[in-house]
Amino acid sequence: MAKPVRDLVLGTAGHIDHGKTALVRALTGVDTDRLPEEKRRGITIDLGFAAWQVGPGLQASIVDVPGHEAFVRTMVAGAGGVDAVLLVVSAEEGVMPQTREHLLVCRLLGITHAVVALTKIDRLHGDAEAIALAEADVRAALADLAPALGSAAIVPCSAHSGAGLPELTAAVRRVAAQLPVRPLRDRPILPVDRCFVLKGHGTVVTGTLLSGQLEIAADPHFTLVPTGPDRPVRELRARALHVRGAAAPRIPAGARAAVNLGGVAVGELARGDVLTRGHRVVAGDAVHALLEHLPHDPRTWRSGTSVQVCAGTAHTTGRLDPLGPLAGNEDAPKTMSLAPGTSALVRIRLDTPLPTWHGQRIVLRSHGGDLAHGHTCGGGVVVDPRPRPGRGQRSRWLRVARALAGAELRARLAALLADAGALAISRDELELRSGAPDLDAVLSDMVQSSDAVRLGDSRHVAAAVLPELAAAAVTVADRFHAAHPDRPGLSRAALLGGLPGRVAPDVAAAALDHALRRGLLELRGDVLVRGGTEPTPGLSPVGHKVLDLYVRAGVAPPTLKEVQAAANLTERQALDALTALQKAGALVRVSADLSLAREHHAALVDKVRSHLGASPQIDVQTLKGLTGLSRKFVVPFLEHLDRLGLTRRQGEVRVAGPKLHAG
Ligand SMILES: Nc1nc2c(ncn2[C@@H]2O[C@H](COP(=O)(O)OP(=O)(O)OP(=O)(O)O)[C@@H](O)[C@H]2O)c(=O)[nH]1
Repeated sequence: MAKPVRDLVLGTAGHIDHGKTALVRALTGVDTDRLPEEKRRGITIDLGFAAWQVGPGLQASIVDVPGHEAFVRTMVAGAGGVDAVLLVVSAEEGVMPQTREHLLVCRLLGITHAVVALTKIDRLHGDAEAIALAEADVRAALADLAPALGSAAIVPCSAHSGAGLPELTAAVRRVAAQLPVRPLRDRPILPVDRCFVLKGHGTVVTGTLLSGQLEIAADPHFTLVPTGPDRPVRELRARALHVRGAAAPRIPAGARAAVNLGGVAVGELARGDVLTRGHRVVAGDAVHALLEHLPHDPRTWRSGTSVQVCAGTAHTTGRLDPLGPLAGNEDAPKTMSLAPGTSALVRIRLDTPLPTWHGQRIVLRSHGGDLAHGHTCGGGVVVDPRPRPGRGQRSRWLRVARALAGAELRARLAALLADAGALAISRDELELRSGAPDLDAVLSDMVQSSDAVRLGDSRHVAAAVLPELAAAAVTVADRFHAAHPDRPGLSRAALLGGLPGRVAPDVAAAALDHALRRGLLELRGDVLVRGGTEPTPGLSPVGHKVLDLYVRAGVAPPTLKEVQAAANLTERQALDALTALQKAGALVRVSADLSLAREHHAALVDKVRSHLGASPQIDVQTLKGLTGLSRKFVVPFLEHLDRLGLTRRQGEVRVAGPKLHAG
């Protein structure tokens, strides 16, 4: 059996005229400067492509990028998605401005593998000292500008004499052996870098497949997410796939792919569009990203700072709005500035829609209104490709962006569910904003553990929303009974119409069901009435109000001071109200500082019970993850369970107590 061929996408980088195109020609025999203007001016303007058989079992696709400063955007389009970079530096000139800028772009794109070709050594006529000096210059620039590439091999060579080319090839092979495997299970994401008509075939688009795999045997349909204004998302049918110039049934992530599309004219497509499947990519007008503001940039970023945004193979202009630091719990400040050398979560309002996705690397350039002449000033990773629209939501945006920047999928989903609140959220939206197409198992687990409730149509709502809305529905019913003692009850429409805020119809229905099942409301004939199983009979209005606070707060109950403030009580009155609620059984006292509404307490006990049913023990960390209880409450809660006989302490962990499975 033939050995599988490994694909490597290699992007060139380097200052203008340092010899990128000549080196690619020397290595591959391909002249990547194919445009007449490129030939005439002797410079690279657009991306060039060349296949290179590096040796047995290793095939590289080289993306040759322009070195001229006016084409850095094109460089970003070429470098996004490459496995490794071939940095070309003239030994004669050493590190120059675009060498530096390209290194910064590599850093922002998260490129971690490189080989440096210290080329044109024939011009130095064997001057070893000069070569060593140039090498030291490159090494210093790598360490300063792109530390992840700090230990890259630097190979002296010449495209003209051929000296050093075998060593360069060997260095590329070593890099190829170290590359991580691309995620095949993700959706396919193919940012288009060329569209053209191939005689006899029709429309073809090409690009570097960033993730997933392309296959058309089972399903030839793809979604085209467009760049630019007034262009709709389209479903397109692929006729054939090509890789390395030959038809292929399947193309894995990391390869340079060509897709032959049916039913679409080349004029309807553009560089920057993205071919994908599922719900991974969206063309939005705002994204939230974790951005690094490069230390070398002279400006401070403020709300309204204008930048050029290069993302995938597309670019547009946009305005920054720094939201707050990644770490921490505090709210977003009203305005925030971001000094060079710092990082933060930033909202970017895009002037025209750009295909973006969770985890996408972006590069920002500053421009004084002149898009060709700017400089790379920062970049980072998209964490939320479709933040909730609206105004005055900075703290909310920040909270969600912080969670979405985290590695744990469950926490990302929980944040999105909480953010959606009573509007609930679809599975597809969860996939898009969490960046996880394979979220279904985790989502099911959240439903199982009563953190989320599944509605119809693959929509989900945070479980905490339902008791809150049920409590609000009870208030609506109470008010109705007080105002209309003569009427038997109120209609479903009247009750749902009285719920506060915006509530999706399926969530309202689920909340009503929640209230009915708990006896908080009853259906008598065709009207709804306040339930006969009054959960806490004889409560004073103040008692109701305080209980309401605890019901709404879930597992993060208010402090005594917060109870006082919210219900306008003295400390004595608040303590009396709590004692009355505990006596009535509506609140369960866990410790001096912690009481929980009865239903939340019961839900927590249920979780512990089902956990200890499936595994022999539970510790502080597990309980915290399982319940969402804050650190300060976890230990008192466990001690409370010990007292109830539901758990028993054994060193650092708890095991089932004598009463755990009793009731
Ligand atoms: N002596 C010598 N000249 C070289 C070598 N490599 C490239 N050159 C010359 O340097 C000039 C620029 O080379 P290119 O390959 O076009 O440079 P480039 O980096 O691709 O330029 P852009 O793509 O426009 O940024 C040409 O005149 C080449 O012939 C080399 O190894 N030795």
